Formats: sequence, C-alpha cells, structure tokens
Amino acid sequence: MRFILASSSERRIEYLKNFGFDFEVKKIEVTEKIFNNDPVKTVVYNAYMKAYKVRKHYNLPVVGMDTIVELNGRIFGKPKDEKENVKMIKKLLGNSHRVITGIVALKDEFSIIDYEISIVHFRKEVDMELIKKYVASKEGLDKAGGYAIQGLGSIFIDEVSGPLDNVIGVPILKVHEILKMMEEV
Ligand SMILES: Cc1cn([C@H]2C[C@H](O)[C@@H](COP(=O)(O)OP(=O)(O)OP(=O)(O)O)O2)c(=O)[nH]c1=O
Repeated sequence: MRFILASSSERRIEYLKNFGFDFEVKKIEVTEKIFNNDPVKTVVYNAYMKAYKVRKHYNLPVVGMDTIVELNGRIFGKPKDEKENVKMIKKLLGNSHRVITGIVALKDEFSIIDYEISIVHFRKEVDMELIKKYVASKEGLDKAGGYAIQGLGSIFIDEVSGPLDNVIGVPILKVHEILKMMEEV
C-alpha cells in the first residue's frame, strides 16, 4: 500500500526504498519528548507527533517512527555533542540496554500504534582511546544511544537479541504488518 513517510532520516528512507516499499517522503522535524521510565510512551508519542504533523495534507496513510535507547529506565536519544556521546557509550559498556522503536500510522480517523523492542549487550572493556576515536568519527551523533550497530559502532556489541532492523530504526516486519492492516480498513 502506498503511504507517506513522515521522516527526515536518509537511513530510514534508503532502507525502506531498498525493500521496494511504495512511499513519498515528507520531511518533518519535531521536538522529541522524553518520558523517563516510560520508553514505550516516549517512542509512541514522538512517532505519533511525526505522523500527526503531516497527516492533514494527505489522503494516504502517514507513517511516523521514533527510536530510543533505554538503560535501567533512563532514556538516551541522540547525544547533543561529542562529550555527551562519550558519556553515553561509557554508560552502555558492560550492560544490556533496550532499543525501542515506535511506529504510528494514521489515516483519516483511523490509527495503528505499535512498537518493537530489541536488547543489545555492550562489551565490558573498551579502551577509552578507542571510544574517543569512535566518537571523533561522528557516526554516533545522529543515532539514539550514540552508536550505530550497522557501522563502526559494531565494535561495542557483544550480543543482540531481538530484531536487528529495529536497532537501526526500521522494523520492517512491523511496517509491513501495519500497512496490511491499513489496507483492510
Ligand atoms: C541504536 C541505533 C540507532 N540508530 C538510529 C535509528 C534512528 O534513525 C536514530 C534515532 O533517531 P530518531 O529520532 O528515531 O529518527 P531520526 O531523527 O533519525 O529520523 P526521523 O526524521 O524519522 O525522526 O538512531 C541507528 O541507525 N543505529 C543504531 O545502532
């Protein structure tokens, strides 16, 4: 089903395009909110706001997504600078965190709201020099949690449980499922 993707993320756009999804992109910037200790509410709210802001211009379903990292109730979005990126990575080392993506599809009065969770375990010992080198690459700056599992950030990963596509912010199976449900309305 053809849809509108409410996103400014080249990664999301490319990934969905490569899969052959039929969509138009409407670039949108929203000020993302964080509800501490409530990661699901956080991603659903932000995904909803992305979709909501563009819905009135279209007859097609509008899809918005949001991805965050959550460690013991604390929510990590994108680091604001390299200093914060170093801090985030240091906190993630030796721990398991959750990566949660919210997906919201809106069409007329109808909405479908869902989310996906994956668990990522970071290695315990990574030399500070290497962390600084990673952060200097700037790869983590536009990523939730300050790393990219699909890129150089793979050096931090010990184990992933749950969908990997969700960690990079595009849970394809959920998107597919939601579009099918929209088709039936
Ligand atoms: C943890 C992790 C996150 N990410 C990305 C996925 C998300 O795109 C991004 C979190 O930011 P989001 O706010 O979810 O998305 P965005 O700002 O990139 O795009 P949009 O315009 O749709 O709001 O972090 C990775 O690419 N790899 C990773 O390993």
